Amino acid sequence: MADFVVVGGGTAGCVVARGLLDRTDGTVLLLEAGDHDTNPAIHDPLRMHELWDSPQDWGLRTVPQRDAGDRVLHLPRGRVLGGSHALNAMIHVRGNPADYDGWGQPGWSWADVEPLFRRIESGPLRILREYTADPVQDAIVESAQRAGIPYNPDYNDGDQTGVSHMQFTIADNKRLTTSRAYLGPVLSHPRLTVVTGAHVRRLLFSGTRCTGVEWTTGTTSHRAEATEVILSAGAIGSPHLLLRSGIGPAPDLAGPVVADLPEVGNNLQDHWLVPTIFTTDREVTHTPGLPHAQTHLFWHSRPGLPGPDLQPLHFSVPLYEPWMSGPANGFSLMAGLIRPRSTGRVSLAPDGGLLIDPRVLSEPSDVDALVEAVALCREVGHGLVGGGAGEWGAVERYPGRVELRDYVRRSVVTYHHQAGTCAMGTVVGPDLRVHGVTGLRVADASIMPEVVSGNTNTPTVMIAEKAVDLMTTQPT
Ligand SMILES: Cc1cc2nc3c(=O)[nH]c(=O)nc-3n(C[C@H](O)[C@H](O)[C@H](O)COP(=O)(O)OP(=O)(O)OC[C@H]3O[C@@H](n4cnc5c(N)ncnc54)[C@H](O)[C@@H]3O)c2cc1C
Repeated sequence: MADFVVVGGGTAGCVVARGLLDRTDGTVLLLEAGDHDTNPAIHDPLRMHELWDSPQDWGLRTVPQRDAGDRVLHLPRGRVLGGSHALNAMIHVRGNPADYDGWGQPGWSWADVEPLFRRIESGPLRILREYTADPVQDAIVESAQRAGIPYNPDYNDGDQTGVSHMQFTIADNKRLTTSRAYLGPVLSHPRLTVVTGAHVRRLLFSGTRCTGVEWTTGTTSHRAEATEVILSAGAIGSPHLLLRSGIGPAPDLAGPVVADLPEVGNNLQDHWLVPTIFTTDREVTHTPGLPHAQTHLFWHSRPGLPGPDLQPLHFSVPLYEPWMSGPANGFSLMAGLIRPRSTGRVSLAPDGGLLIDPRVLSEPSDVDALVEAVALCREVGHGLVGGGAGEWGAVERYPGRVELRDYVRRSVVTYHHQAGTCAMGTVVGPDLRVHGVTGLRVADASIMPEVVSGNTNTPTVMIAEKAVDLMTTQPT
């Protein structure tokens, strides 16, 4: 019997486990389906592309996307201690203050959560702000400024708008995951048990009280009882486990209904990218210890929006989709949409597996915004074609002369920011307790009622920090 069972050792789970050790007297059992983070490609920021479809990636696929050329999209998700933080691009973004105010949840306004971001940044998760970027990145920043976009030295200070050098969760040229930063120092703590290779299959209930979990390692089945279970299996994994355990829309559940919660798995939100790709005459060189994306800009697709809805990000490599081809030397300006209107759903397949349907671009306004984002990226990229910075000798390879709405649908890919499937308000309360049951909370990206405007890792760390605050001030 453990006091706390944490399901999933990803971005959030490692923070929750550490916080419970530091701030309670309880025992903590952390169950992670993946292994320890021993793959060297995890730690070298330049090698993140090697991790997709590796053993550390769940390798999730969507159902065919009707509004994106019927394509099946790859959704990489970390299956390793550190979770998706072990696979991600390490970009540190707090989100827009209006995001948190817009959630409308007591205790989660910007004024409430801003101190947590400061706690994170001055605590285990050191932030890399000062570095020498790849030369092509500085040329892109200059070109954006010539296009009328102001330089913003700190997009995390409340005003996101402008072009910026990114801030990173990198320390000593190595990726700094929550596993390294929070969990690593306490791995041999006498009150902590970490089990890797532990695939949690379902939650156990006595009536509506969650009493523990069942998991498998290989073909062996195990159970553990707990006073409180914390689900941190991510925006796909957490709703999947709830659905498998009798919590969700009653008509869709295979077994006994524990709680009829129609919104479990609904409200799947993500951000979206469309590549614009330039090749260059001049060799693009890479700074060791940094990822290929080092600068980005927050901007508006049209006037009158309350905050930026676009976040193009700039890679010092051409990121060709499988159907594209071209030389290896160049750069990509990935047109990013961060206020999408399309929402989708995670649901149970008949065999208990997963159906992931983000319904990308099902709202035409998302296509409109991405067309604007592509136009902006082309304008910035063309600044490296001729004139002042012309020594780059840039050539636009994609999209080239094609119909842009069609190109957007053919080439859109995930920006990896799935959220919203166990949303605060409909599935969990502001205390993160699952409605209709006791002894069970969710703490990960799935609880965002609306995905934040920007990258989701640090906001997920904030959610985990807040979860620990809630568990220590309002215990079960
Ligand atoms: C390729 C990529 C690039 C990204 N780039 C950035 C970026 O640069 N900056 C940024 O801010 N965000 C980025 N993100 C998004 C960010 O990493 C995620 O939003 C964040 O990691 C989500 O944290 P989480 O705790 O909700 O889920 P995760 O970190 O995914 O953790 C879930 C954990 O639960 C485990 N798990 C799931 N199901 C089970 C089960 N049944 N049993 C046991 N364990 C289970 C998983 O293996 C995993 O370890 C990126 C994501 C990806 C994939």
